[in-house]
Amino acid sequence: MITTITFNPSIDRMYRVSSMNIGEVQRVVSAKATAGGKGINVTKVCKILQEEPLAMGFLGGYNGEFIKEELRKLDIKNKFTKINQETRNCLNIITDDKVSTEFLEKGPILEDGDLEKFENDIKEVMKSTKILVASGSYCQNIPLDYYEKIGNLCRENNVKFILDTSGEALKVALKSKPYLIKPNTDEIKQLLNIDIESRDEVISAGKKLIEMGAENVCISLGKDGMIYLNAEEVYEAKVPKIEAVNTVGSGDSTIAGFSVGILRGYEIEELLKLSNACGISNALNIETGFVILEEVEKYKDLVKVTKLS
Ligand SMILES: Nc1ncnc2c1ncn2[C@@H]1O[C@H](COP(=O)(O)OP(=O)(O)OP(=O)(O)O)[C@@H](O)[C@H]1O
Ligand SMILES: O=P(O)(O)OC[C@@]1(O)O[C@H](CO)[C@@H](O)[C@@H]1O
Repeated sequence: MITTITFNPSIDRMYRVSSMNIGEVQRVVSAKATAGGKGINVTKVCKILQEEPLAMGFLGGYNGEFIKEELRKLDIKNKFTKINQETRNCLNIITDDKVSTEFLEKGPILEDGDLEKFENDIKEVMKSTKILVASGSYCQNIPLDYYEKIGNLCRENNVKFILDTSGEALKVALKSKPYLIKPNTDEIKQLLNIDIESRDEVISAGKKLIEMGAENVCISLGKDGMIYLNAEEVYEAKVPKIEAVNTVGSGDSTIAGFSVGILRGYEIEELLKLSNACGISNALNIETGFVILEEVEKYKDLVKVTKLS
């Protein structure tokens, strides 16, 4: 089974406006609220890919109830730890020229006992988990090394750990040798404090992350596809040109593609085709963390995978 952890879920609120004029009244053309946060997006896409994932993390207040209800409608299994503070909102404003501007709240503060409750549940769930995906920011006052702790738990239980987070939390977690990480170039620049201009620089940065502990690294490059590498091999995936409408959640959809492909035992080429096709399908749809199965099938054949070394 694929289990996902979202420590900081959100109601993702999307506003479509014709243009963004700071300091002026804006009339919203259409609005949509969905259950979000990176790990929840991964879960939704795994479900569309016809797996039966389990979603875990923290939920609280009215927003937490909303997310539970959305997951119920999608028939997604979940085992969230209930907390007292309100789950956050994240706002994505999309203008007619398809430019996204995101406002991400910090999220709730945990109280005594919340982490312990979560820990008891995750230990129980490990027994039936093959792949554990942990994605996104921490909500407030989670210890910086908590992803490392989850990574170690995965190792002890022979569970493949896929981690999609950034900054210091990622740096520390590399010590637990995650099976796969998926930074984008901005996240790598920030993490390694370097500039990246060329493909060779992307590959060198990926190699550095392997030296720091990751087993496999996928560096997602938006419309330029991705570079995927481990200690032995380097691959490039090129994607076709598309009319993207909302790329928020494409990274999460990519992770869903990886999780499902790894669970099904796909070879690297097929794995990269599936994960990129999921990112593409998400970008073609206005909803965040959403893909269409037929679209994924179509784009899988249009992704070009090359072994570079
Ligand atoms: N404009 C685009 N055209 C084609 N494919 C895209 C586009 N944007 C994203 N993708 C696909 O989705 C994958 C992930 O996208 P991206 O690199 O933007 O992830 P990300 O930065 O982690 O996104 P987010 O954090 O918003 O979920 C890419 O590797 C690619 O396969
Ligand atoms: O604050 P985080 O956890 O880093 O990111 C949160 C978020 O931007 O990520 C998803 C898109 O990837 C959205 O569902 C959500 O709003």
